[in-house]
Amino acid sequence: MKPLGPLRLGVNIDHVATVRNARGGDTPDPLRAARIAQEAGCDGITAHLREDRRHISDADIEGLMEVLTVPLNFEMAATEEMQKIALRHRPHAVCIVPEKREERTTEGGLEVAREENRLAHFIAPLRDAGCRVSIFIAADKRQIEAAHRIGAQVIELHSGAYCDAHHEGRIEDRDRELEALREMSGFAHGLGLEVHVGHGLTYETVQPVAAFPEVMELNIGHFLIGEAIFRGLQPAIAEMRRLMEDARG
Ligand SMILES: CC(=O)[C@@H](O)[C@H](O)COP(=O)(O)O
Ligand SMILES: NCC(=O)COP(=O)(O)O
Repeated sequence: MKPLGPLRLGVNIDHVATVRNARGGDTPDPLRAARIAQEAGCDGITAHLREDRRHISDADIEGLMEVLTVPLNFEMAATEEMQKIALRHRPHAVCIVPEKREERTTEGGLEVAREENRLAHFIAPLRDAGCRVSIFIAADKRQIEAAHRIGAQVIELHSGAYCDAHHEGRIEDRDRELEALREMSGFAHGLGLEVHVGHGLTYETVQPVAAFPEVMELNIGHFLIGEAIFRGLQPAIAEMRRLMEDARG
Protein backbone atom coordinates (compact mmCIF):
# COMPACT_ATOMS: atom_id res chain seq x y z
CA MET A 1 0.00 0.00 0.00
CA LYS A 2 1.23 3.47 -0.92
CA PRO A 3 1.31 6.20 1.77
CA LEU A 4 -2.06 7.96 2.02
CA GLY A 5 -0.37 11.33 1.77
CA PRO A 6 2.64 13.34 2.91
CA LEU A 7 3.67 12.74 6.50
CA ARG A 8 3.36 15.84 8.69
CA LEU A 9 5.72 16.70 11.54
CA GLY A 10 4.29 18.40 14.61
CA VAL A 11 6.98 19.78 16.90
CA ASN A 12 6.13 19.67 20.60
CA ILE A 13 7.70 22.59 22.47
CA ASP A 14 6.66 21.62 26.03
CA HIS A 15 10.17 20.94 27.20
CA VAL A 16 11.48 24.34 26.22
CA ALA A 17 9.04 25.53 28.87
CA THR A 18 10.31 22.85 31.27
CA VAL A 19 13.79 24.38 31.09
CA ARG A 20 12.41 27.91 31.41
CA ASN A 21 10.37 26.96 34.46
CA ALA A 22 13.40 25.40 36.17
CA ARG A 23 14.50 28.99 36.90
CA GLY A 24 11.14 30.72 36.84
CA GLY A 25 12.15 33.43 34.34
CA ASP A 26 11.38 34.09 30.70
CA THR A 27 14.09 32.04 28.97
CA PRO A 28 14.26 29.88 26.97
CA ASP A 29 11.07 31.13 25.34
CA PRO A 30 8.79 28.41 23.88
CA LEU A 31 7.36 30.95 21.43
CA ARG A 32 10.81 31.55 20.01
CA ALA A 33 11.22 27.78 19.66
CA ALA A 34 7.88 27.64 17.84
CA ARG A 35 9.01 30.36 15.41
CA ILE A 36 12.25 28.50 14.69
CA ALA A 37 10.35 25.23 14.22
CA GLN A 38 8.10 27.00 11.72
CA GLU A 39 11.13 28.33 9.86
CA ALA A 40 12.55 24.80 9.84
CA GLY A 41 9.43 23.68 8.00
CA CYS A 42 7.42 21.86 10.63
CA ASP A 43 3.75 21.35 9.79
CA GLY A 44 2.38 22.17 13.21
CA ILE A 45 3.20 22.97 16.81
CA THR A 46 2.04 20.82 19.70
CA ALA A 47 1.76 22.12 23.25
CA HIS A 48 0.35 20.38 26.32
CA LEU A 49 -1.18 22.66 28.94
CA ARG A 50 -1.00 20.43 31.97
CA GLU A 51 -3.37 20.93 34.86
CA ASP A 52 -0.35 21.62 37.14
CA ARG A 53 1.26 24.00 34.55
CA ARG A 54 4.61 22.26 35.01
CA HIS A 55 5.76 23.37 31.56
CA ILE A 56 3.46 25.21 29.15
CA SER A 57 1.55 28.13 30.70
CA ASP A 58 -1.75 29.79 29.84
CA ALA A 59 0.22 32.77 28.52
CA ASP A 60 2.22 30.44 26.22
CA ILE A 61 -1.00 29.17 24.66
CA GLU A 62 -2.24 32.72 24.20
CA GLY A 63 1.07 33.69 22.59
CA LEU A 64 1.09 30.64 20.32
CA MET A 65 -2.41 31.45 19.08
CA GLU A 66 -1.15 34.93 18.18
CA VAL A 67 2.16 34.11 16.50
CA LEU A 68 1.70 30.75 14.81
CA THR A 69 1.28 30.49 11.07
CA VAL A 70 1.07 26.68 11.26
CA PRO A 71 -1.74 24.83 13.10
CA LEU A 72 -1.64 24.44 16.87
CA ASN A 73 -2.35 21.00 18.30
CA PHE A 74 -3.48 21.78 21.85
CA GLU A 75 -3.01 18.81 24.18
CA MET A 76 -5.30 18.83 27.18
CA ALA A 77 -6.91 16.62 29.80
CA ALA A 78 -10.67 16.08 29.62
CA THR A 79 -11.49 18.61 32.34
CA GLU A 80 -13.96 21.48 32.41
CA GLU A 81 -11.15 24.00 32.92
CA MET A 82 -9.29 22.82 29.80
CA GLN A 83 -12.47 22.67 27.76
CA LYS A 84 -13.15 26.35 28.57
CA ILE A 85 -9.60 27.33 27.56
CA ALA A 86 -9.86 25.38 24.29
CA LEU A 87 -13.23 26.93 23.49
CA ARG A 88 -11.80 30.41 24.12
CA HIS A 89 -8.84 29.90 21.77
CA ARG A 90 -10.32 27.47 19.24
CA PRO A 91 -7.01 25.93 18.14
CA HIS A 92 -6.85 23.96 14.90
CA ALA A 93 -6.78 20.69 16.85
CA VAL A 94 -7.28 19.51 20.39
CA CYS A 95 -5.75 16.25 21.51
CA ILE A 96 -7.37 14.76 24.61
CA VAL A 97 -4.72 13.08 26.74
CA PRO A 98 -4.77 11.25 30.09
CA GLU A 99 -3.06 13.11 32.91
CA LYS A 100 -1.83 12.18 36.34
CA ARG A 101 -0.28 14.68 38.73
CA GLU A 102 2.35 12.24 39.95
CA GLU A 103 3.52 10.97 36.55
CA ARG A 104 6.80 12.15 35.06
CA THR A 105 5.35 12.08 31.55
CA THR A 106 2.17 10.88 29.86
CA GLU A 107 2.24 7.23 30.84
CA GLY A 108 -0.40 5.63 28.69
CA GLY A 109 -3.36 6.27 26.47
CA LEU A 110 -6.75 7.63 27.43
CA GLU A 111 -9.25 5.02 28.70
CA VAL A 112 -11.93 5.98 26.20
CA ALA A 113 -13.89 2.74 26.45
CA ARG A 114 -14.34 3.20 30.21
CA GLU A 115 -15.95 6.65 29.97
CA GLU A 116 -17.42 6.75 26.52
CA ASN A 117 -20.55 8.66 27.40
CA ARG A 118 -18.79 11.44 29.30
CA LEU A 119 -16.14 11.85 26.60
CA ALA A 120 -18.73 11.96 23.81
CA HIS A 121 -20.40 14.90 25.61
CA PHE A 122 -17.03 16.45 26.39
CA ILE A 123 -15.75 16.58 22.82
CA ALA A 124 -19.02 17.59 21.11
CA PRO A 125 -18.67 21.35 21.85
CA LEU A 126 -15.01 21.27 20.78
CA ARG A 127 -15.99 19.76 17.44
CA ASP A 128 -18.84 22.27 17.12
CA ALA A 129 -16.32 25.07 17.72
CA GLY A 130 -14.36 23.87 14.68
CA CYS A 131 -11.48 22.07 16.43
CA ARG A 132 -10.33 18.76 15.03
CA VAL A 133 -10.62 16.35 17.92
CA SER A 134 -7.86 13.84 18.43
CA ILE A 135 -7.68 11.21 21.17
CA PHE A 136 -4.32 10.04 22.53
CA ILE A 137 -4.63 6.28 23.00
CA ALA A 138 -2.74 3.02 23.19
CA ALA A 139 -2.62 0.78 20.12
CA ASP A 140 -5.64 -1.14 21.34
CA LYS A 141 -8.67 -2.11 19.23
CA ARG A 142 -11.17 -1.50 22.04
CA GLN A 143 -9.93 2.06 22.61
CA ILE A 144 -9.84 2.83 18.89
CA GLU A 145 -13.41 1.61 18.40
CA ALA A 146 -14.52 3.70 21.37
CA ALA A 147 -12.71 6.80 20.02
CA HIS A 148 -14.56 6.29 16.74
CA ARG A 149 -17.93 5.87 18.48
CA ILE A 150 -17.57 9.09 20.51
CA GLY A 151 -17.02 11.09 17.31
CA ALA A 152 -13.26 11.78 17.31
CA GLN A 153 -11.86 12.61 13.88
CA VAL A 154 -8.27 11.68 14.73
CA ILE A 155 -6.44 9.26 17.00
CA GLU A 156 -2.84 9.65 18.11
CA LEU A 157 -1.27 6.31 19.01
CA HIS A 158 1.09 6.39 21.99
CA SER A 159 4.50 5.21 20.79
CA GLY A 160 6.17 5.38 24.23
CA ALA A 161 6.19 1.62 24.89
CA TYR A 162 7.79 0.95 21.49
CA CYS A 163 10.45 3.64 21.99
CA ASP A 164 11.25 2.63 25.57
CA ALA A 165 11.67 -1.03 24.54
CA HIS A 166 13.99 0.01 21.70
CA HIS A 167 16.20 2.24 23.84
CA GLU A 168 16.33 -0.34 26.64
CA GLY A 169 17.38 -3.08 24.18
CA ARG A 170 14.26 -5.21 24.73
CA ILE A 171 14.07 -6.33 21.12
CA GLU A 172 11.12 -8.73 21.36
CA ASP A 173 9.02 -6.15 23.21
CA ARG A 174 10.02 -3.48 20.70
CA ASP A 175 8.98 -5.63 17.75
CA ARG A 176 5.69 -6.55 19.40
CA GLU A 177 4.90 -2.89 20.19
CA LEU A 178 5.82 -1.83 16.67
CA GLU A 179 3.61 -4.52 15.17
CA ALA A 180 0.71 -3.33 17.36
CA LEU A 181 1.22 0.25 16.11
CA ARG A 182 1.31 -0.98 12.52
CA GLU A 183 -1.76 -3.17 12.80
CA MET A 184 -3.80 -0.59 14.74
CA SER A 185 -2.91 2.21 12.29
CA GLY A 186 -4.51 0.14 9.55
CA PHE A 187 -7.48 -0.76 11.72
CA ALA A 188 -8.15 2.88 12.70
CA HIS A 189 -7.83 4.07 9.12
CA GLY A 190 -10.35 1.41 8.11
CA LEU A 191 -12.85 3.01 10.53
CA GLY A 192 -12.30 6.40 8.88
CA LEU A 193 -10.07 7.87 11.57
CA GLU A 194 -7.00 9.94 10.72
CA VAL A 195 -3.98 8.35 12.37
CA HIS A 196 -1.18 10.20 14.15
CA VAL A 197 1.61 8.75 16.30
CA GLY A 198 3.64 10.35 19.04
CA HIS A 199 5.60 10.10 22.28
CA GLY A 200 9.23 9.28 22.79
CA LEU A 201 10.18 9.16 19.10
CA THR A 202 13.87 9.65 18.28
CA TYR A 203 16.14 9.47 15.24
CA GLU A 204 16.54 5.74 15.98
CA THR A 205 12.86 4.91 16.31
CA VAL A 206 11.11 7.23 13.86
CA GLN A 207 11.61 5.43 10.56
CA PRO A 208 9.61 2.21 11.03
CA VAL A 209 6.61 4.29 12.20
CA ALA A 210 7.02 6.89 9.43
CA ALA A 211 6.82 4.04 6.92
CA PHE A 212 3.29 3.02 7.96
CA PRO A 213 1.18 4.19 5.00
CA GLU A 214 -1.86 5.17 7.11
CA VAL A 215 0.07 7.44 9.49
CA MET A 216 -0.42 11.08 8.56
CA GLU A 217 1.34 12.93 11.38
CA LEU A 218 4.07 12.41 13.94
CA ASN A 219 4.30 14.60 17.04
CA ILE A 220 7.80 14.79 18.44
CA GLY A 221 9.11 16.96 21.25
CA HIS A 222 11.36 15.80 24.06
CA PHE A 223 14.06 14.27 21.86
CA LEU A 224 14.15 17.22 19.44
CA ILE A 225 14.45 19.78 22.22
CA GLY A 226 17.28 17.74 23.77
CA GLU A 227 19.03 17.32 20.43
CA ALA A 228 18.74 21.08 19.84
CA ILE A 229 21.18 21.62 22.72
CA PHE A 230 23.87 19.96 20.64
CA ARG A 231 23.09 20.94 17.08
CA GLY A 232 20.50 23.74 17.24
CA LEU A 233 16.74 23.41 16.85
CA GLN A 234 16.53 24.04 13.12
CA PRO A 235 19.15 21.35 12.18
CA ALA A 236 17.63 18.92 14.70
CA ILE A 237 14.22 19.29 13.04
CA ALA A 238 15.70 19.15 9.53
CA GLU A 239 17.36 15.81 10.32
CA MET A 240 14.10 14.38 11.71
CA ARG A 241 12.32 15.51 8.56
CA ARG A 242 14.96 13.90 6.38
CA LEU A 243 14.60 10.57 8.21
CA MET A 244 10.82 10.72 7.94
CA GLU A 245 10.92 11.45 4.23
CA ASP A 246 13.48 8.70 3.56
CA ALA A 247 11.31 6.19 5.38
CA ARG A 248 8.21 7.30 3.47
CA GLY A 249 9.98 6.45 0.20
C1 LIG B 1 0.80 13.65 25.47
C2 LIG B 1 2.22 13.65 25.20
O1 LIG B 1 2.78 12.63 24.89
C3 LIG B 1 2.97 14.95 25.26
O2 LIG B 1 2.28 15.86 25.95
C4 LIG B 1 4.42 14.92 25.59
O3 LIG B 1 4.83 13.73 26.10
C5 LIG B 1 4.97 16.04 26.41
O4 LIG B 1 4.37 16.22 27.65
P1 LIG B 1 4.74 15.44 28.99
O5 LIG B 1 6.17 15.01 28.91
O6 LIG B 1 4.46 16.41 30.07
O7 LIG B 1 3.82 14.24 29.03
N1 LIG C 1 1.84 13.67 21.71
C1 LIG C 1 3.22 13.36 21.76
C2 LIG C 1 4.03 14.59 21.64
O1 LIG C 1 3.51 15.66 21.41
C3 LIG C 1 5.50 14.53 21.79
O2 LIG C 1 5.93 13.62 22.73
P1 LIG C 1 7.48 13.58 23.13
O3 LIG C 1 8.26 13.48 21.83
O4 LIG C 1 7.78 14.85 23.84
O5 LIG C 1 7.62 12.36 23.97
